Amino acid sequence: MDIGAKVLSLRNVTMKYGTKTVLNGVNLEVERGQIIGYIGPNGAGKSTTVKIMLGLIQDYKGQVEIFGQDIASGDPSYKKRIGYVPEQAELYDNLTAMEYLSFTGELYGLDRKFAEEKAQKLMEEFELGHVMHSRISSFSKGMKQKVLIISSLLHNPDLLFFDEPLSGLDANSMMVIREMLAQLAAQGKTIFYSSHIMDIVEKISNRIVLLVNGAVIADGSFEELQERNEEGSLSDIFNQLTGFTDHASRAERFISIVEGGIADE
Ligand SMILES: Nc1ncnc2c1ncn2[C@@H]1O[C@H](COP(=O)(O)OP(=O)(O)OP(=O)(O)O)[C@@H](O)[C@H]1O
Repeated sequence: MDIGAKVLSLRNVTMKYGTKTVLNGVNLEVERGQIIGYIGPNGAGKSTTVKIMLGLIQDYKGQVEIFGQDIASGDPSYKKRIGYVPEQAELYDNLTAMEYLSFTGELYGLDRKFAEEKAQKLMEEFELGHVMHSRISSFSKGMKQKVLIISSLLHNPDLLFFDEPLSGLDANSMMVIREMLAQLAAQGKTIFYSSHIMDIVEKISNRIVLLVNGAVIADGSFEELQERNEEGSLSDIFNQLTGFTDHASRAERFISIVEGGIADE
């Protein structure tokens, strides 16, 4: 696959829950080697888009192609080339980290021994070597997050979906992951990165896609968004494009209620 080859294509994707339209005609073309910062307010439809691409939601309208294949065609083989770090993971807490990783490795078609050796090396790199045979239930949030990241990469996928992948990680581990994502992209992997931590998205992504109310309202590099919006940081641009200007008065109201201001109503 060439650098610049199309990895992902969403055409007019629409999704409704009952009468509520959650995605309203999303169009997106993603090329190999891109790191897409996929951002938007709570409830904008980011996770829904990712779940559609993973094949977890099927009753959408429009067309989704991954690696040139329409995912509605019924052939799930594209999933073997995908890695996923969900926002809220159901880790099998009663398994040890090694059991979990060899299990997920086998699900992706890896030989068990190969999966175990690779998992061991990756856990050692992440300073989890000493706990690899401990149950996940005893792990801290950051340690669990590291297990998830390893599990998403074990089968060397070409396309990665990372949903708040750094939550709970300490500053040093964050730097390792950031650098790792940059190197993976340079090797031609494509990364779809969803997060609310704007300064990391700003640094990590080479393209930013902003979803509001189920529609893409901005799409470009950080520098392009800056030029168009005359704002400084991605966080400022986000506030401006989502029309959010009243954070101070909201905070004030919140505090006055905390302090017993309800009687003023
Ligand atoms: N299974 C469901 N049934 C009904 N509504 C749903 C369902 N899943 C999601 N929604 C609604 O779809 C909308 C988009 O949700 P989604 O999880 O995609 O948002 P998001 O952009 O990922 O938000 P966040 O940043 O908070 O994670 C929300 O209004 C949510 O309530």
